[in-house]
Amino acid sequence: MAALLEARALVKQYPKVRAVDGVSFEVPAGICFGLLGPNGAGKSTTVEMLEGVAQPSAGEVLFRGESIRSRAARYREKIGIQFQSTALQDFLTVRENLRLFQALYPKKRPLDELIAVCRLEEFLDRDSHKLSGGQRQRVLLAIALVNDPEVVFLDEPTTGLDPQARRNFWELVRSIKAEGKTLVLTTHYMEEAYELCDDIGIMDHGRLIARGSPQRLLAEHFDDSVLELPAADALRAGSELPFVLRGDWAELSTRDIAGALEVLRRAGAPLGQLRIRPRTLEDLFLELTGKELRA
Ligand SMILES: Nc1ncnc2c1ncn2[C@@H]1O[C@H](COP(=O)(O)OP(=O)(O)OP(=O)(O)O)[C@@H](O)[C@H]1O
Repeated sequence: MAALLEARALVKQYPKVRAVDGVSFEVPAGICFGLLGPNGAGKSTTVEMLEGVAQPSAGEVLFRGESIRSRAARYREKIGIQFQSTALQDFLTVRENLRLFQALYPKKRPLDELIAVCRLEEFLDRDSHKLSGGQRQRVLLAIALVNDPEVVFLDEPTTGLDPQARRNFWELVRSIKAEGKTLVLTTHYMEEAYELCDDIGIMDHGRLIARGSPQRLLAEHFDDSVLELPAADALRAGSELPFVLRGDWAELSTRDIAGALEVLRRAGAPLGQLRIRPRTLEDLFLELTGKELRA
């Protein structure tokens, strides 16, 4: 069966920059696909081409096997885009904003359903400019769902939210996925990608450099764990262990945790604050791109 959405050899050439340089991937129906990459990697440009908002210089986007260019109006009915906050009319209430956006589409999801799915009950009659960051994101998500789309695009939906609001938003995304919708997400938070995405693509310099489920990518690239100690404590082991400094902490990647612990014990290093963690998408990102994600 054809993928629901397919990027086929997408290129976007600006006068001085090749923002996207031959990107191909498929997004099967019902999954959450995450696009990750450092600043300027070409994620937004790729997503804009997937949304039909930007035209590719070469290549094409297919929805259910057909070019979206030839059926642009129909495609717009099938997708929902979580706009940035500027899309909200500040002096309208949440309910009025939803009605305003609903009026733009022939097919509408009932307002009561939207309110329940996005948990908007508490602040439905509040002016939009009086919402907290987390509430605002929930309203923007509801607006992306007004036409009951098959594909929902979320561009860095939790940037700037506190950890609790971020987790609440993740719950919402999970419930929307459980309804069978397909999600395309960009994020700077690796934990978010790990929590929500069935499949991720990592971009750098306009190209897709890795693709797969977070778990598979980690298993493919790493067979070790990371031991972390405060830098001063790690120094006690001298140069015997190849610790790498990360701020006030030192990290050691090793397949032999027991051996490393033995060296530290013999050196008399304090182990009270020792942490051992599995490899994460942050590590993978650093290994593949040479960059910290939140540089
Ligand atoms: N309209 C434009 N005109 C010229 N260059 C552009 C335009 N839009 C983006 N670019 C350039 O294309 C490259 C990719 O940009 P893009 O916004 O797609 O990256 P990104 O991965 O989304 O980055 P970020 O995480 O910072 O949003 C960058 O070098 C950017 O400066």
